[in-house]
Amino acid sequence: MRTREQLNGVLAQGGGGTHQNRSERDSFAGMYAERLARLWAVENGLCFGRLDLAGESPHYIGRLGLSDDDQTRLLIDWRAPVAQPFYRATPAVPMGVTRRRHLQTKGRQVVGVDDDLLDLDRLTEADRATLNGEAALLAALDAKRTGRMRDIVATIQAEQDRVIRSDLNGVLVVQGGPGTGKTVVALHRAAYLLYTHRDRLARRGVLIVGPNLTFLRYIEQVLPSLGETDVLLSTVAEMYPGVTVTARDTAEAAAVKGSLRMVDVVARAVRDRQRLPRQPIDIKIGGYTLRLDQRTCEAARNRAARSNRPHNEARVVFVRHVLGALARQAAKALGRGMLEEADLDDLREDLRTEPAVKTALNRLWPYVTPQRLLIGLYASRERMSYAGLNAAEQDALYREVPRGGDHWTEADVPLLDEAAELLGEIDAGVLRAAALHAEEELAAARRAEEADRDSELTYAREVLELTGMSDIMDAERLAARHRGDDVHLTTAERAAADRTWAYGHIIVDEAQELSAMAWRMLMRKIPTRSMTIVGDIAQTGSVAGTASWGQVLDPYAGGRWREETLTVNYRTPVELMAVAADVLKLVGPGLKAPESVRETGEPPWARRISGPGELARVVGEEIVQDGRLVVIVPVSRAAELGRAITSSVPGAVAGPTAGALEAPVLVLTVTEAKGLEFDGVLVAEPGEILAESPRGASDLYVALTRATRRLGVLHTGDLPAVLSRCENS
Ligand SMILES: Nc1ncnc2c1ncn2[C@@H]1O[C@H](COP(=O)(O)OP(=O)(O)OP(=O)(O)O)[C@@H](O)[C@H]1O
Repeated sequence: MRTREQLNGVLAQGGGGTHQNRSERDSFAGMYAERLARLWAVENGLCFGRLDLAGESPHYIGRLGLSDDDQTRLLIDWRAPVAQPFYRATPAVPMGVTRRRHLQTKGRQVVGVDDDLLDLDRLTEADRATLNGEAALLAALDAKRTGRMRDIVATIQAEQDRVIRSDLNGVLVVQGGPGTGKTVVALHRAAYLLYTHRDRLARRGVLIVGPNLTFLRYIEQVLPSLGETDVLLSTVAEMYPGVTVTARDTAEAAAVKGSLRMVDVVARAVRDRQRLPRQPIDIKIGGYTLRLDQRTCEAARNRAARSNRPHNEARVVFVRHVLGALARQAAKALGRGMLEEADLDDLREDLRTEPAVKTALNRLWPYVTPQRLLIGLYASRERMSYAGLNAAEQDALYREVPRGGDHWTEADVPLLDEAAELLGEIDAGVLRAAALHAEEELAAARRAEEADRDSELTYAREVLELTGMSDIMDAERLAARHRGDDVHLTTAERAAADRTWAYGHIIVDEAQELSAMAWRMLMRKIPTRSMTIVGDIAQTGSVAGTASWGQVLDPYAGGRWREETLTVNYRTPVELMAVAADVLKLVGPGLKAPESVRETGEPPWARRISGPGELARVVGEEIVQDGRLVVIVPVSRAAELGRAITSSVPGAVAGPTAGALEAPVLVLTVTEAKGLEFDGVLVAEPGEILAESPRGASDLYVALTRATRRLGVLHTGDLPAVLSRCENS
């Protein structure tokens, strides 16, 4: 109420006043509106706990802190240090707590109470061994899934709380099996860190990296309910401003592009654009000829290299040297050997605008955008070979110069970023001129109706894209921001548009999937190395992903990273986990499945089916009342099985489309289902999932661990032996 009044008061001041008044008013309005949004978001279950402490009045714990008009604390934010015993106190180490009470509320009414007595004198042995708020936890875990992740502030467990409140500095790795709460804990950690280190983090923002868009949609509502808005959720694919990923790499291409060898390859591809001419270049100007020989070019190139600037920014050095040499030649040709410096400068400027000189310079040291560099590299075996790629790698990467825009893949993004580092910025004036030129070409091509119109159009489009119209857009927006014109953008929005943004903290979820090149890109965005990395090396599906945290982190953090392990599975019931644990042995003999906390009494089952028609029938029968069902299918069968199911099961959706999370039945591949959970899971053709990737066993393990209740396996061929624990049905 008070916040709403404050907001209304600020808005009622109207639109007048000085510029400063206006911007102050806008920022107050923004602040109150944000607070109001937070208050609305936490309305549900606002207060969920009470701590009784020896000799003190009780503390009430809630989703955020509240005081009354006299500044008396009514509710303590769950992230505040005094709330910590709510999550950590045990009968053995009670932290001054005599009783912990979990409150279940509906709207503003208390509908249930669950007490843990921590007062040692009043406890039995059995009491001492209990979980933190067992009844409240089990009630939360039994709830039907809605398609969106919920926050767990009321039932955070002690091992999770240690991760959430771990120190901001350095790299923290959270390794844990499926369902151990890695994602939900990472989100609570983001909220905790922003609360505890507000000043440092709100300015630079927190970046959360997830595996795909469906996953980001699945988790995005958790953060506002935790009271946080300064967080940017992103996938690796979205991290190069101006580039939209629409294409998919083959496994071979993704493996090559993800490997750290590409650092060298990209560097050589840039050097390839600084080649010396094989023959001297003769430049005819007016009645005389100037000659640009290899020695001059080599000297110019060495100077540019010594400047230590990236390619596009070093071009001025190269150009200046070449123009100087040409100007001296021209002076000689004009019979004026002893020119003053100033006259030489004039001559140099004249030469700069000569078309023949421009052409020569563009050949020797062209402006190159990252996009153009990669397109040119993939389209030429000669260039790929110069850059150090062998024949098989060239086969994997080869791609003609694309005609339309649909060609960038996720694995290209870290390479574009790498190239951008080595190429540097193109002068904004040059870009603008190039874009204008490209537009003229495009218009000319449109006018021309001759036979090769198509190729001209393609060329012009290419120039448009390659000269980076999008880069110009970004350059201007960025400049505006540096001038301070863009006060309304949030930290997250500013960070998203700026490739070189350095974040205050980065959280990576499903981190096992990232390639070495993606790690390199991320590390550039976090020079302080303040990171939380959560994942499970047993679930790695990507061929460019990792099987060891040390391998990923040692190059960037030396030995200075710490690891916490989560050991309890809150999602998958014991019955289903037994099957998954058999598959885990195939992934790696030393790997250990997490301990499940629930039993459902429903055994997993397997059924032989005749084909897609029967699969669709079974899916129809398995629909969970008010719950959600997923059918996990092999990639190679996704289209066919998706069609069979959506055409006969009402409400079924195939693929990770925008509305997918609301659908009662969803058909997904393992990659698409990663990180998500459902009440019921049907795995179709497990044998094919096992066989279709070198990481097939990990994929099947991921598929089997998505369910909170029911699991069925449907197969046309033989059931893989590893699933023999499933009951025939
Ligand atoms: N302390 C808790 N209280 C209530 N629910 C919890 C708790 N911890 C985890 N959960 C629930 O358990 C489920 C699994 O959590 P989460 O998705 O974060 O696991 P994960 O480790 O990321 O799994 P995966 O590796 O399979 O993606 C979620 O529904 C989450 O809300």
